[in-house]
Amino acid sequence: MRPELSEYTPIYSGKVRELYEIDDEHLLLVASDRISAYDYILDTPIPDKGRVLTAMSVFFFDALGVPNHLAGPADDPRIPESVLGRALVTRRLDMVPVECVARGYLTGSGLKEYRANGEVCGVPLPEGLVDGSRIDPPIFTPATKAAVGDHDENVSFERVAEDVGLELATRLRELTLDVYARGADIARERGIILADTKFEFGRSSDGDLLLADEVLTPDSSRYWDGALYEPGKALPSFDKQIVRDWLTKESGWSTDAGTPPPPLPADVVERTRARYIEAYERISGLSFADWPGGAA
Ligand SMILES: CCOC(=O)Cn1cc(-c2ncnc(N)c2C#N)cn1
Repeated sequence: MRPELSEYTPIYSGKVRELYEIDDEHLLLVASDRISAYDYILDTPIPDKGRVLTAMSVFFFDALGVPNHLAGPADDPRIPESVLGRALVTRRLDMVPVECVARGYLTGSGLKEYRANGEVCGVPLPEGLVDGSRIDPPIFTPATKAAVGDHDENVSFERVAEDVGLELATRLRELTLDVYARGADIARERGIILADTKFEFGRSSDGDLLLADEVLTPDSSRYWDGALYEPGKALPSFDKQIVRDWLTKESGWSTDAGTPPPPLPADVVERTRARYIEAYERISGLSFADWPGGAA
């Protein structure tokens, strides 16, 4: 008999995920079906998005073999039926307050910084790069975690070293770049580009530095279709472009409307759901039908 979610104490609520306390040593990390676009949480959920992204994290935690915060399997008996498949039991860690970002391609806030001063987070880059240019080797571009709804602030490695000490900052950079490179290689072999990603790390009670949070999901990374990649062309998001295109080209809404986006039509929801499942099945080589939870 599984416990009810109401038996656990909620301790953190993000845009699309929640964190609950199971006991002194364990948390429940829950991924919702909510989707964000243009800094709005949309009214319409994407069925199974939470389960697909949880399955992706578990695949990468297993594939990368990096010490991490998972404390049980996807069907752990401590997971309530109502969130089965989109929740994971994790060890409670002392989180390192750094958003550990790795970039293998130049876009987003990194591109904006580069265009302003030829570098990203204090890392100088070659001249002549454009939106979507490969950054080889990938770079560590950390950020400080913003309040829910705000954008994280990009900071330099030196600032991270001031905040957490040079030894830990160096380990965070090494781990971030190593895990990103290996995860991006796995995805690229299957035709998906992980342009950049954000990791979070925490310390266990016995002092080990563990990979935490979600790992290499479309919510923590930019997923691009490798078949469409060419530098200099604004690269569509593998998972969110269908929603973005409908909102800005068909719905009558616009990003400067000053109003929240309208609800999504059923076909946009279903096509987006299919994109998440396609990304998971291509990267993992597994069938999403075998993942726990879902329609009873
Ligand atoms: C709602 C999802 O959580 C976050 O966005 C960031 N966050 C993570 C923690 C955390 N805290 C202790 N131990 C952990 N294992 C974790 C994890 N993961 C807190 N906030």
